[in-house]
Amino acid sequence: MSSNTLLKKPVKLALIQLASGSDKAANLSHARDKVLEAASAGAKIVVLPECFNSPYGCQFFPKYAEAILPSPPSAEASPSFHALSSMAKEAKVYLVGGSIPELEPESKKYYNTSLTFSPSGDLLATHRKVHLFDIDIPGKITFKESEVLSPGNQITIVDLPEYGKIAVAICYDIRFPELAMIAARKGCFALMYPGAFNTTTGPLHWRLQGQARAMDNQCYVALCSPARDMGATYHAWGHSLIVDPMAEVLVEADESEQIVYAELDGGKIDETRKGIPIYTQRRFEVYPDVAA
Ligand SMILES: NC(=O)CCC(=O)C(=O)O
Repeated sequence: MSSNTLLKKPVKLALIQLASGSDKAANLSHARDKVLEAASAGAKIVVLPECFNSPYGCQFFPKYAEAILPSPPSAEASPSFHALSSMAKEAKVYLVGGSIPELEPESKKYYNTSLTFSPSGDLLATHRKVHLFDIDIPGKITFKESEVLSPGNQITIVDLPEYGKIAVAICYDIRFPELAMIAARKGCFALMYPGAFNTTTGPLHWRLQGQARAMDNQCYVALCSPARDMGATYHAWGHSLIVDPMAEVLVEADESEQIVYAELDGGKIDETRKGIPIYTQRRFEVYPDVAA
C-alpha cells in the first residue's frame, strides 16, 4: 500500500447499491443503516446512488424535490440534506450523497443534485447533473429528463483534505469524456458517478463507460446504482462497480441490494501512469482545441 501526490493515503471506498421505494422517510432511514454498515466495515468514503430518496422518473421529481438553498436549509424544507449531513457525521465518513431532486425556490427550477458531506457533517460540494438524460431508443426506452429538470453548469471537484480530490458527476454525465478528462487533469484520484443506467443501455455501456473513463484518465472510477426493482416504472441496471487506473474492474455487484468495497491506492495510479505515460505524451500543439 502506498500513497502518491493525488491520493495521500490508501482509502476504503464503499458503494451502496440501495433498494429504494416510494416512502422518502423510509429511504432516508434505510440509507442511514447502510452508511453505518459500510463505515463499520472500514469504509471512509461512501457513495449512494442517483435519486436514492425516491423512485427514478420525471413524474416523481416535483413530488420528491427539496430546496437546498438558501443555506442552511431547514429540516422541514430539506429532510434529505439533513439526513445526509447527520449520517456522514454519525458514520464519520466522506459521503457522496447519491443524488436527490432539487427545487430551486426562487427560479422554481428542478435539478438532479448530488451533495457531498465531510465526516463532520459539513456540506463540501453540490453537483447539479450537467448532461440531462434525454434518449429515445424506439421500442426500448424513451426518457426525457429535460421535460422537468434544468441542467447544472459546472464540473464538480471536491477536496477531501485527508485523501485528495475527487470529481462528482451524475449518471449520464459519464458519457461525456470531456468532463472526466478535465477533472482528472485537475488532479482527481477518483471520479464518482452516482447513476441509474437501465436494462437496455446498462448491459452494453455501464461497465464499458466506467472502464473507458478509468483507462482514459488513469484514475479510479466508481459507478453507484440503485438496486433493481422490477415493480418500479424504471428498471435500474444495478451492477455498481469500482474500476482501477489500469481499467481493471475491482468489484462489481449484481442487481440486488448490496454494498461493494475496494481499497484505493495511490501507488496504482503512479504505476499505471509510469508504465503507460500518456500524461506526459499528450501533444496539445496537435489538438489545441482540447487544451485546458
Ligand atoms: N439516469 C441516467 O442518467 C441514465 C443514463 C443511462 O441509462 C444511459 O444509458 O446513459
